Amino acid sequence: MSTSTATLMDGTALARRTVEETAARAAEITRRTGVTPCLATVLVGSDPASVTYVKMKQNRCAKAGIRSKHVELPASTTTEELVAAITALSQDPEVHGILLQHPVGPHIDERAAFEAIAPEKDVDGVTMASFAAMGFGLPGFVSCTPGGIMRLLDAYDVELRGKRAVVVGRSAILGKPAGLLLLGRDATVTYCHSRTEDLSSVVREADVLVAAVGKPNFIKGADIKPGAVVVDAGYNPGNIGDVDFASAAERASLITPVPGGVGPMTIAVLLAQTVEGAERQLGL
Ligand SMILES: Nc1nc2c(c(=O)[nH]1)N[C@@H](CN(C=O)c1ccc(C(=O)N[C@@H](CCC(=O)O)C(=O)O)cc1)CN2
Repeated sequence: MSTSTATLMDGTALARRTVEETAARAAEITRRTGVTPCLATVLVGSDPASVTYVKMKQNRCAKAGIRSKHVELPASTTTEELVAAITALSQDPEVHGILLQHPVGPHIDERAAFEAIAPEKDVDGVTMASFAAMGFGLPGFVSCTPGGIMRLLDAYDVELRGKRAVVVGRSAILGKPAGLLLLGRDATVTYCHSRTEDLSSVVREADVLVAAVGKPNFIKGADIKPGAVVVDAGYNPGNIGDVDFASAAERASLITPVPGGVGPMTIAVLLAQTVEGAERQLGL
């Protein structure tokens, strides 16, 4: 029998409030300028999960009064063709934010494609310029999932200063930036990855654990420090997180569910940053 003592960090509710605030800001932009903020979504191929995520983003945009412009390219698209399509969006004055759905096919140089996004339109926080700004603690757009994680931690008053934060995963759009944002808030950050020796012993030291490894139920409750804050950023097929929720919830003080935790915040941050980008580009 499960004896869960943890409080849930409700990403669905926080995302709803964030999207409502974003919708009010978008309406104000339209009222003052006659311009509707616009997010361009770029999808290469037809991976079912990516198709779903892009549709979710477009639906949320519609709810928030953000126009979406969709560019759909075949799986056979070359790096050069993708870079050309993104460059055109970067130069389009009607587009305020650009999202290239990750992952693209293995034959494409994804970094080159991301770098074709104009920094002022990088509302997904994926360019080197955005990453550098985040690393230096300068204003700019943050990678959306890590940005959503920070908003969740703040909404639940999680103290980060001086705490031991462990990030399991080192991807460019999730693990690495999550660690930098935690470091920027004075946490003592350790990254773990596939080559980490004795992962369990490192995870057991975490006051704040961010699981971003992409392996279903990879982290078990036995490795959670009693009272830890557990953030599950896993988005594995079937909506299964990286953390074994039932056993982890018995030891954590706060925990994000999957679904309903970090995922909804990813899109909420994307929308908020799109409106912020529109405000800046329109000189508001
Ligand atoms: N360019 C990007 N690509 C990808 C990103 C990203 O931030 N930028 N993140 C992930 C996938 N992702 C958005 O693209 C994403 C994943 C999950 C969710 C989400 O809300 N999940 C829900 C469940 C969804 C469902 O019911 O099917 C949840 O966790 O509650 C949103 C966005 C990879 N690619």
